[in-house]
Amino acid sequence: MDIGEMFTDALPWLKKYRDAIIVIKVGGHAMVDSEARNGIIKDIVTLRYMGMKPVIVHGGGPEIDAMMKKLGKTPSFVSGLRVTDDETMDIVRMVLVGKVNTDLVALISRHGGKGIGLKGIDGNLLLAKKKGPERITVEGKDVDVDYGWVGETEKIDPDILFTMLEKGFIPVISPIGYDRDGRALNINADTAAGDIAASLKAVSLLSLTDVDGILMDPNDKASLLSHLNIMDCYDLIKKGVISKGMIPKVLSSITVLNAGIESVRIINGNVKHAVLLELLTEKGIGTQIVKE
Ligand SMILES: Nc1ncnc2c1ncn2[C@@H]1O[C@H](COP(=O)(O)OP(=O)(O)O)[C@@H](O)[C@H]1O
Ligand SMILES: CC(=O)N[C@@H](CCC(=O)OP(=O)(O)O)C(=O)O
Repeated sequence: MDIGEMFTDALPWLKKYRDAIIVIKVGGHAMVDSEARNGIIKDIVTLRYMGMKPVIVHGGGPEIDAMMKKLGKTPSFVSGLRVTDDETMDIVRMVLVGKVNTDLVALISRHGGKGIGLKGIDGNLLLAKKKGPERITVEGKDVDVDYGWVGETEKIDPDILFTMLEKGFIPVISPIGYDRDGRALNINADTAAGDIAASLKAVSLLSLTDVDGILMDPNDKASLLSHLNIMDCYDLIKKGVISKGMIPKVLSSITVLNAGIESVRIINGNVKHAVLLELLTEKGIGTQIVKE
C-alpha cells in the first residue's frame, strides 16, 4: 500500500478520534521487550500529534516480581492481585513510580512528546480504600483472603488529567492510590485504567499485554475469542478459562462498558504498531468486549 492510500484509508478513524480521549493501559508484560516498549510509546506519541488525547496507565508486574526476588521475597497472587505486605508495598512504589513511570516519561520525551508522570495522590487524582479481607470463590472453592495493602478506587477526580491534556501533555499514571489517611495502596493497573477511563468518559480503552487477547485455550494462539459480551466474560471466569492477570482486565472492561464507554479491547502490545493498527484500520485486533 502506498503512503497516500494509507493516510486516506485512515481518514474515517482520524475524524472519529480527533480530540478523543483514549486510555491506554500498558501492561508490564507488554513492556518486557525494550523494543516493543519503545514501539508502543512511539505509536502513542504519534496519536498525540494526530490530535488524539492519549492517557497512559502503566503496570509493571514482571519488574516488581524481579525486584522482590532480588530482595529474597516470593511474589504471591490471588485472583490476579498481588498480596502486598509492608515491604512489598515499598518495592511496588519504588519500581512503579521510581522506575517504570520515569522510564516511560523519558521515552515519550525522546520521541518528541511531553509526558507527565502522575500517581494517585497527584491533584487528588485517585482516592483509594483498602480491599478486603474478604471471602471469595477461587476455582470453585470459597476462600478467605487478606490481600494486605491492595486498594480499590473510592473516588476519582480527573481534573488534573483534563488540565494536562488541554496543555498537550501525555499523562503517565502509576496505579498507586492513597486512602483518606494518606496511606499508599497497590491497585491493579487494569482496575485503575478502567476507573480512570470511566471518569474521563474516554472514547476507548485499550489494554496492551503479551497475548493476542482472550484465548479459549491459553496455550493455543488460534483459539482467540475476538468478540465477547459481559455475560460471556462472567461465564469464562467461572469456568476458569479466564484466570490470573486476565481477571482484573476483564472485570475493569466490564466497569468501563457499564459506564457507557463503547469500545474496550485487549490486544497484544508486542505486535508491531498494535496501537495504530487498532485505532486507525478497519480490522481491529485482539479481543473486543461489548455490553451485550
Ligand atoms: N483465557 C486467557 N487468555 C489469555 N491469557 C490469559 C487467559 N487467562 C489467563 N491469562 C493470562 O493473563 C496474562 C495477561 O495478564 P498479566 O499477566 O496481568 O499481563 P500484563 O502484565 O500485561 O497486565 C497472560 O499472559 C496469560 O498468562
Ligand atoms: C494489586 C496488584 O496486583 N497490583 C499490581 C500493580 C502493577 C500491575 O498491575 O502490573 P501489570 O499490569 O503488569 O499486571 C502488582 O503489584 O503487580
